[in-house]
Amino acid sequence: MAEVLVVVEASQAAGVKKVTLEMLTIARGLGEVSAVVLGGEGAAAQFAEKLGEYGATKIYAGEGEEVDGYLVAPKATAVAELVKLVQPAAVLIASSQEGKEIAGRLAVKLDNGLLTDAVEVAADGTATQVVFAGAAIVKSKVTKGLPIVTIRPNSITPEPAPASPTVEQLTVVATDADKLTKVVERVAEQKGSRPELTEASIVVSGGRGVASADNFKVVEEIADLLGGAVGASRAAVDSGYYPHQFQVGQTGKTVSPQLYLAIGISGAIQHRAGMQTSKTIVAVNKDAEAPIFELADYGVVGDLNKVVPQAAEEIRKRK
Ligand SMILES: Cc1cc2nc3c(=O)[nH]c(=O)nc-3n(C[C@H](O)[C@H](O)[C@H](O)COP(=O)(O)OP(=O)(O)OC[C@H]3O[C@@H](n4cnc5c(N)ncnc54)[C@H](O)[C@@H]3O)c2cc1C
Repeated sequence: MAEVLVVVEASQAAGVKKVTLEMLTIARGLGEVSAVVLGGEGAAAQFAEKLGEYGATKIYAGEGEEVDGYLVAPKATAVAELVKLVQPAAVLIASSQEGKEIAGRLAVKLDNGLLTDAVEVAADGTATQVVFAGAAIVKSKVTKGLPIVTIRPNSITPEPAPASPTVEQLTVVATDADKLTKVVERVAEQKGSRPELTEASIVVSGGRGVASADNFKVVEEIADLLGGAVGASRAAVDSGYYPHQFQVGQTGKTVSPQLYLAIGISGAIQHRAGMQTSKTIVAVNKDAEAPIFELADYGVVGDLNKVVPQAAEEIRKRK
């Protein structure tokens, strides 16, 4: 069986990301799964157990300072060299900012087709893409080369399939073109204690109904009590209530948590596109006709400024 390369998305702090486990699950339907770890010394060893748990039978360890950073070009070069070497049946990459850049560069380097934002890939390489905010489903195939496909996070439920992967070291050599840019300064973003939005099993999102940046503390409070991440609708983001990186929806992040709380969100189709696969959806809205109630498993019609603090108080009592 031909190999399928899965370019691992992981970080030292957070470990292997959920989207990687999704890609490993999809890859098992396409061939023999090989995970490609690009990072600093010891990265492959750090992630090997998790990658094996989800079916990687081989790990290519591309380790070194060239690929241990924010520059994407050397990572694309490393994957391109590996593709030439092993001639895989397909390459799966996360539909993240970095993943899409690696995929784009890889496709150009190999003069190959590229499919982005897939939610499924069939054994023959046909990718399923959900477009127009979920209103249409498109099936596509590359017409040149092998399927290089980026997978949208939270597309499927990852399923374990334990394997004991062998580790093969890759020699990573950055080309002159890869060295045309360099990182001159790194400023680490202040990270709170909340889980990452696309990885969280509980997400509490606020919409325009929250009414101000200051009032988002109502949303944050209940998220913290539940150990969840905070999200926001585009209207809330555009109004300056919450930063853009927390936007959920068609032009924001896709989430698929066990529990999604939509607070003061009307439920526009573009918002639904980013959260409709959540297991349980709870909505709080003062308008009983709000479209979010068509989707919600549980709904509370009421003023969020009363309902949410009361719910928070109940949760606090039961803790
Ligand atoms: C191309 C395109 C892409 C888009 N991408 C996205 C996207 O990624 N994500 C996204 O979210 N949107 C997106 N949108 C915007 C989308 O169409 C909606 O405008 C947006 O989702 C509305 O956000 P909202 O529900 O917070 O605001 P509104 O639609 O204004 O709804 C606010 C809700 O809060 C309720 N409310 C008000 N006050 C209270 C209160 N005190 N207590 C309880 N409820 C209250 C109201 O009844 C109302 O239902 C996109 C639009 C376009 C055209």
